[in-house]
Formats: sequence, C-alpha cells, structure tokens
Amino acid sequence: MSDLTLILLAAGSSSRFSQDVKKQWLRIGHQPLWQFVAQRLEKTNRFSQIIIVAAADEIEFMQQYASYEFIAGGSSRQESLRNALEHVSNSYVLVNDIARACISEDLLGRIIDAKDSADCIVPYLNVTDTIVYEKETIDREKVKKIQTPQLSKTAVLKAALETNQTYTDESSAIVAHGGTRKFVAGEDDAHKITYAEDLNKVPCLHTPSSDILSGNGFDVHAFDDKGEMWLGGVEIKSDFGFKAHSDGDVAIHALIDALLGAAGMGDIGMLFPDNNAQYKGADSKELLKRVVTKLHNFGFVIINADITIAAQTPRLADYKQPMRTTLAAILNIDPSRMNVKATTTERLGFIGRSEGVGVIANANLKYFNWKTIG
Ligand SMILES: Nc1ccn([C@@H]2O[C@H](COP(=O)(O)OP(=O)(O)OP(=O)(O)O)[C@@H](O)[C@H]2O)c(=O)n1
Ligand SMILES: C[C@](O)(CO)[C@H](O)COP(=O)(O)O
Repeated sequence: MSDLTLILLAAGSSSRFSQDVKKQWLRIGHQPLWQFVAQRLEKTNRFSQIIIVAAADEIEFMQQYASYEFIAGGSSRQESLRNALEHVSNSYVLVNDIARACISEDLLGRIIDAKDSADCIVPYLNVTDTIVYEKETIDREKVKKIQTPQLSKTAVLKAALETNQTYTDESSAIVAHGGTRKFVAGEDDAHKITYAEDLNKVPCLHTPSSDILSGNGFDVHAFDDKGEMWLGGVEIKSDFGFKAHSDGDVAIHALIDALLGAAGMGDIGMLFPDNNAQYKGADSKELLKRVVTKLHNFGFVIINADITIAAQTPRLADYKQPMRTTLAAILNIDPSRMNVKATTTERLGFIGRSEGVGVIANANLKYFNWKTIG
C-alpha cells in the first residue's frame, strides 16, 4: 500500500485566464479538466489517498462527476494547500496544480523514486533566454523555472506552512523553514495553464465533446392580491401578483430549472432555498443572471431556450416580445434563440379557474469549445 497522498489544487479563480469558463472546468471530451487530471494521475496507482481542493460552492456539483475526497479551498493557493494538509493520512504528499494538466508517468516516477533524497522533490526547467533582473543581466545558469508536482514529507510541509509568510510553491516554504530540496528535470508538457494562450502548450488535452445537453423545467405559482406582477422578466399590468418567497416570476423559475437540468446541476431550490431570508422578494432576473454566470464558469454555453406560459389571465400577447428580448439579453443569446409562448387552458383546471399560472421550459446547452481561444 502506498504511503503517498495526492493533493490536486483546483480552488483558484482563473482571473488571469480571463474567460467566462474557469480553467478547472474546461471540458476534455465530457470530463472537466480537474477530473481529467485526477483520473490520469489515479491510473498510475501511486496514491492511496486523493484529495481535490475546490471552491466550496463547486464541491456539490463536482461530486456528481467523481467520488474523490473534496476539501474546500481558501483565498490563496497556500491557504488551499493548508486546508488539504489537515486531511492527509500519509507521510508523503504530492501536490499538483490542476492547471498543470499533462504530467507524464515518467516525470511522476522520477519524482517518487527520489522521495527519500530530500524533504521536497521539485521538477524544474532550465532557462534558455537571457534574464535581466531590474537593470542587471544575471547568470541564467543559476535560474530555474519551478514546476509541480512536488513531493514533500507531510510533517515537514505542514510545519513549513505554519507561517504568515506567503510562498508560491511548497519547496520555497520548506527551504525557508530549514528543510532540503532536490531538483529533478521537469518537462515542457507540465506547462501551467495561466493565460488562455497557454492552452496551445498543453498537448495532452483533446477537444470537448460536441454533445447537446437538454433540460426541462416546470413551475406553478398561485395568485395573491399584491398589486405587482413579474413574468418572464417583464412587469405585467395587473391588480394582483404571485404568492412566492421571491418576486414570484414563475417563467424565470421554470427557465432556471431547464438550464440547471441541462447542466445536471439540480434545481432552483438547491441554489436559492426558499427558506433563506436572502431571497425574500428577490428579483428573479438577478437569480437568472447568477445561474448564467455559474453555467459559463462551469464550461457550458447556452444554445437556446423555449418557454410556454399557461395562463387564463392575464392576457400575455403584448408581453411575449418584451419577455423574449429581456430573457435573451440575460442568457446572452440572440432573441431568435429565446422563444416565448403563451396559452390558456380553455378554462380547465386551476389555471383555467384563474387561480395561478404554470410554465414549462426547455433549454439546450453545449460545452464551451476552448479550442477556439488561445
Ligand atoms: N485560492 C486558490 C488559488 C489557487 N489554487 C490553485 O492553485 C493552482 C495554481 O494557481 P493559478 O494557476 O494561479 O490558478 P488561479 O488562482 O485559478 O489563477 P489566477 O491567479 O489567474 O486567478 C491552480 O491549480 C489553482 O486552482 C487553489 O487551489 N486555491
Ligand atoms: C506552484 C507553481 O506552479 C510553481 O511554478 C507556481 O508558483 C504557482 O503560481 P500561481 O501564481 O499560484 O499560479
């Protein structure tokens, strides 16, 4: 049984990547990048424990993909690592940035083989360009570009990180704490995805699946006598409104469920619980915007959506077009891809008796094709 834990750091915010999608959610086939990297390393059978550090609000969705040990990250790489180290059960730990996706078995093997030769084993690359530090050209033979994965003695790394000082990698913390570091030759393919153009330098990644993911949503709200009604993101002239915890925009709620359904992200209640005071009277357009941002962060692109509003009253003919343009703008799609339909129920049922409104929605998503950037 191996005495080595793998920690994959995937709790970053991808700010320098400058895309709607977070880099850990880029799709390789159907797999998000974090899962692709985890599986690649898991297949080597070198680890008896695998921990993935992720943003706290992404863990629930990640658990739908794979059953690793997920730990909530912190506000910096170092804090994320510290959180994970609390859960390490082995005397050695290999830490890799999820952003270094193409780690070869050869590199991994050479790092692990050297595990008892120092407190931290570190892959590096030589520098071939001239290096100028401030005004001075320095000896490039003395410069190393440090990569991950880095293998450390768990106790040494934990002790080294009990500090307020920030280190950009494990080995710097360990050396500053009096520990030893051994360098092994790194690889160009272990290049870190930091900016979008880095995607051209990671050869092991293949294109996302071109599958279309379809979802549906359904919601009903009863009328009440509050004199304000919002439907499809548009204010409707009416003497009554909807009974609801939020503003009661039943059309947007059904649309949100269709989008979440297509993404496999559960339902609206999981994201915006109706017992949470934060959402009392909430503007559903704002909730929809948050869902769209989440979908984009998770690597989805909205293709189209279609809603059918079943209402005996109010009459909606004049509102369908404003709803279409309002919703399309929030979904960031062309209005031609956001269809809005309205129907009565021929006076049948609770809708026919004008007790409330029901809405069904459909939405289609695809994966963001990151091959088009970089
Ligand atoms: N609070 C943080 C910050 C970073 N990381 C991880 O540390 C690795 C290296 O960080 P970097 O490439 O800088 O990723 P981001 O922090 O996402 O990028 P940026 O700094 O551009 O926002 C990444 O795998 C990232 O997910 C982390 O787990 N927790
Ligand atoms: C750990 C690292 O990948 C080694 O090169 C690098 O320091 C991470 O830097 P980042 O700014 O947190 O991406």
